[in-house]
Amino acid sequence: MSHGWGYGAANGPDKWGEEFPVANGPRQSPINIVPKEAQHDSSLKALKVRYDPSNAKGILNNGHSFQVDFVDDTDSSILTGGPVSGKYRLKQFHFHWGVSDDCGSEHTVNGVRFPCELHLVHWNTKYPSFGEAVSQPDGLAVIGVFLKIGAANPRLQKVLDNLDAIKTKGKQTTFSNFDPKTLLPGSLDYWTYEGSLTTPPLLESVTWIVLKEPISVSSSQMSKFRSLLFSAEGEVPCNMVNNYRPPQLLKGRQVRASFK
Ligand SMILES: CC[C@H](C)CCC(=O)Nc1ccc(S(N)(=O)=O)cc1
Ligand SMILES: [Zn+2]
Repeated sequence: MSHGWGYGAANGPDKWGEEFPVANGPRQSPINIVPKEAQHDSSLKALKVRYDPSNAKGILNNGHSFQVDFVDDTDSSILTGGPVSGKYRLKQFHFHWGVSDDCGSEHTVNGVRFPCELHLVHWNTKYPSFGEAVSQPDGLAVIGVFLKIGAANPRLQKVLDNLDAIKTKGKQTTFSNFDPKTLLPGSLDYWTYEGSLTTPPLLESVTWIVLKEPISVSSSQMSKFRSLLFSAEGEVPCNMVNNYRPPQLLKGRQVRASFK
């Protein structure tokens, strides 16, 4: 049985190119963001997100991270404006984190790693479905939000309270009435660049929108993330930590800033 991709020495990011050659493509993610080299683009619009809390459907341990899935059969939870044209529907959000507070984020800023990074995954409604959009160059828009150690985050806690029910790979539970907008920082200033999924199949279909302002998370809340397992029930337990891909080569891409 193929050992499947993961984050270990045998199946981690350095090995993904063997099964997914696009891993060495021209627009891979994440990247290191160097604010001084990001060009302010005054034509960039303000980011507009409108989420309907009733669209939250469930929370799942998918063996790589955990994700909160949304009903995406109408335009009730959408991203517009920012660097994108048209409407992008929210499909799911998930996180990446480290084994300790000094690592975990996928994007870095001047080489600085944050303990965690939130991804809100949206797909372009010019395509009939997420599955169709995911392979198109303008198919997806992902909002990345850094988490920085500080005060406990009560809005994040609403999500973390559900992790005991999805400890092992494949477990899921219902999760309703949650507005992901409550996880966004006060400022929606962002950097944007053309990139990819940061896990296999690493498809180069993502317009990345990385917010400059982090949200807070406490160290004990970070321990909650690390209580999850990559492994399924009955398997040798393997802690879900370090589920992040390191920064990839920019290969001539421009990073634009929505702010001065
Ligand atoms: C059609 C199936 C699809 C290829 C696989 C399911 C999927 O959604 N993958 C995914 C989503 C987001 C990211 S990230 N970390 O935000 O770049 C990485 C991987
Ligand atoms: Zn992600």
